Amino acid sequence: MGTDAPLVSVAHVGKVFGGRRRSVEALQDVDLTLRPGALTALVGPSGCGKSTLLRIIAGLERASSGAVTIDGAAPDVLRSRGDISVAFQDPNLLPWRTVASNVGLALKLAGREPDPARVGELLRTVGLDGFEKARPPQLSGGMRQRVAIARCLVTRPRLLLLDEPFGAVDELTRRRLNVELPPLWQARPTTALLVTHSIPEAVLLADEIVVMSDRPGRVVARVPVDLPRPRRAAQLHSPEFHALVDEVGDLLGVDRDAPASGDAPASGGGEAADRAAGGGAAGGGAADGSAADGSAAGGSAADDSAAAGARA
Ligand SMILES: Nc1ncnc2c1ncn2[C@@H]1O[C@H](COP(=O)(O)OP(=O)(O)OP(=O)(O)O)[C@@H](O)[C@H]1O
Repeated sequence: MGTDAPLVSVAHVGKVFGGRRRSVEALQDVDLTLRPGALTALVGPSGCGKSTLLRIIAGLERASSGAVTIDGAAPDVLRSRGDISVAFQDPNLLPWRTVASNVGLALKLAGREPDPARVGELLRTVGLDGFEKARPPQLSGGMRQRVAIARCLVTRPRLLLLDEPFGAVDELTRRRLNVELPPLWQARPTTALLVTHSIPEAVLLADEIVVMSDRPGRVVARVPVDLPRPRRAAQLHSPEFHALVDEVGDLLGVDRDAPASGDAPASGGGEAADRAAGGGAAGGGAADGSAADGSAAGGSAADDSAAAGARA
């Protein structure tokens, strides 16, 4: 495969949930390609099928029509080898395992050799030096999310699928993660798809932004983001940044004068852009992942696999 060939091809994908009496058409004729080494952000109105599309690409959900191929193969093939990592808003860590063991488990489930050095290096990089032996309930929400990101990266996946991974962390942490984490996957170019409700976050992180329509979700625009890397929080204030935020906001029909709320963050930069990039426009969900952690307490190796299987 040449370097310009897409790693992921989504061709004419449709998805209908439910039966004949009550059905929801979530996706309709979606075409999408993900360029190797690029981060593509997926934005669109609430309920337009972003998470469904990500789950189909991950092989966690079946398309009703059309096909997804990753490097020419079905998604499950790559996922079983640990070549696809998925991060959700809920970090979904196993509370009975240490931080290091949560990260190392991803290697085991992918059939790889244990690699404590790599686990330690990743934990240092995500700022969790000294917390290797801590357990998830002892960590803050942002720290847990960083463990989840380290767990995603430990297998050196070829494809990283991120579904609002910063959606449940506080504003300051979100902004820090937005700036500090991308170099981790850019150090070894990884193809990534990020679902986000925040237009500024999409502009800050992505090489390209894919805009989806209302349900049934279709791709209505692709916006290249040519801002230089590495990107810094200071770029949130540049005219180029604001122009892109406005362009994507216009495509989504966001009213520039409306305050940031719900799923459609206000564009136009300045304080509103800062707030949105910091998480102000994120979707709902458990604020700290404690529900998932707590409910799984007292688990076993079998629970480990089940929980990790459910995770990705
Ligand atoms: N398992 C399911 N069974 C039935 N309907 C579903 C299922 N999963 C998703 N849907 C429906 O499919 C549509 C798309 O949902 P999806 O979660 O993919 O949207 P989204 O764009 O990610 O939403 P949001 O931005 O609010 O997170 C919604 O109408 C949702 O109710």
